[in-house]
Amino acid sequence: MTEPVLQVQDVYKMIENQTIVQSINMTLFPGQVIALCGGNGAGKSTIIRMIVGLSQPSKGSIFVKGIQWKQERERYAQYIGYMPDDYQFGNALSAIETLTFWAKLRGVERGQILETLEWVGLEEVKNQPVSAFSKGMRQRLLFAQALLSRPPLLVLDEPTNGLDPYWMDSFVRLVKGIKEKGHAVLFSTHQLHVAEAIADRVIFLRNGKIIQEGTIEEFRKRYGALGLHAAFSELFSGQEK
Ligand SMILES: Nc1ncnc2c1ncn2[C@@H]1O[C@H](COP(=O)(O)OP(=O)(O)OP(=O)(O)O)[C@@H](O)[C@H]1O
Repeated sequence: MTEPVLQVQDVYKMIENQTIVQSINMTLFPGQVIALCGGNGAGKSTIIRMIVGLSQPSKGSIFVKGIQWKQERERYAQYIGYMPDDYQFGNALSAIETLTFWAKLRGVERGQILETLEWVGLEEVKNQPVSAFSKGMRQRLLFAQALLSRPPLLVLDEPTNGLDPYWMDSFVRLVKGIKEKGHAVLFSTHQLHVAEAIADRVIFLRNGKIIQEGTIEEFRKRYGALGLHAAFSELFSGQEK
């Protein structure tokens, strides 16, 4: 049987006596894509930060390819490509210099840097300083950074934030290609049409809890043809989004 890439088992995060997320369970297999959806403050980034090892669960366990962060930090980190929702680039560097820096840290060869720049459409501007980049271009560079080492697990925090419709479609195509190659992807989004286009499973969170989850097909059966949009309207009606 195929081993899961990611297992999140009954995870809680408490900060200063406040429960931020609770009872989170999820399993992600190679070639699978999971979307985390929910309104602002639902707990998406908190879960993501625990999965990538930037913070530790107060309770419960997280395994990436069968190991926990506290067991083998370096190997754990090598399994993950992480795109944070906010990152300040060193502005003086060009796109290619930025990726070369990360590539050295991860032992990635130059050919792969150029291929990645091409994938995210930054090939032609690779020598321009990142300070001259738009928000969407920075997002694509951040995505490129996560893809660089072709890790088995990609964890992307709001990856399409700031992308125009053209790059949103390119992102969808790229993730489909990555998935076909057997990489697993977990991403958070407010854009339900992106989740609908690429996710095998969608998890809706509210106040740090999973309130509904399933495949796109299951959401269509439960909520009708409008699927996730109808689910969102129903689950969050009267709530702050
Ligand atoms: N270090 C912290 N100390 C106190 N509260 C925190 C901390 N980190 C997160 N929170 C709170 O936990 C909740 C979940 O935050 P989180 O950033 O995970 O939500 P999110 O779903 O990613 O939201 P958004 O879609 O707005 O990015 C929020 O109410 C937030 O204020």
